[in-house]
Amino acid sequence: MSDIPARLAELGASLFGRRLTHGRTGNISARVDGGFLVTPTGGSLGEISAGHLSLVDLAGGHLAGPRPSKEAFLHAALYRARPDAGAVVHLHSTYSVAVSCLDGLDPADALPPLTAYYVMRVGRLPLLPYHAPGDSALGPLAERAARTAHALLLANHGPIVAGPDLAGAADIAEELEETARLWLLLHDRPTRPLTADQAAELRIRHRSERNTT
Ligand SMILES: O=C(CO)COP(=O)(O)O
Ligand SMILES: [Zn+2]
Repeated sequence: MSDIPARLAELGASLFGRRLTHGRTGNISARVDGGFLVTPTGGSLGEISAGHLSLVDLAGGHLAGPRPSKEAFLHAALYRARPDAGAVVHLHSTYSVAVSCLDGLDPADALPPLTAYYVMRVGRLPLLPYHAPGDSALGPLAERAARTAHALLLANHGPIVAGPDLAGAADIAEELEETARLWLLLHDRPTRPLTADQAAELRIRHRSERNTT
């Protein structure tokens, strides 16, 4: 628990070092007593300082530390919607952002179930309509969508995902990024995603695996 700030800084450096976000984009948070610790606004995920994080409550109120990420209200919405979520990751990962800019996506589920790992890690991916970064009007939409999906795609912006802990949330964001990349690689070829039955079987298998570990 007490090493959460260090893990948050380590994860930011890892994601940034692998170009899963760039410049001063993206934000990460982890649930703690009284709310969550989140990266401050305007910084690089490659240079998070464990001693320089913002504490925010579940209503999105700033409690302590530097000015929080402008997306702290979105992190709060995901924690409220998902009481089991221990961490939230928002990235501007290139291929996921590319998909978020495509026309004609299904807003209920933006990517097809291409692989078993995509179904097990990401599942359904609602697409939320475009809002400017930091626009709190997105909060209620994100909170509603996050009740039934732990990964959301913000149109013309990027993914935000909730996971059991920092490593789990990163795992989901990485699986989403690789699947977005596959989807774009395959765009001009006839593609056979998993069938509804195959996807359903994986969900059952994955749920029972989680319950026994
Ligand atoms: O990705 C970002 C906005 O969507 C980065 O904003 P912050 O620096 O405020 O976290
Ligand atoms: Zn962003």
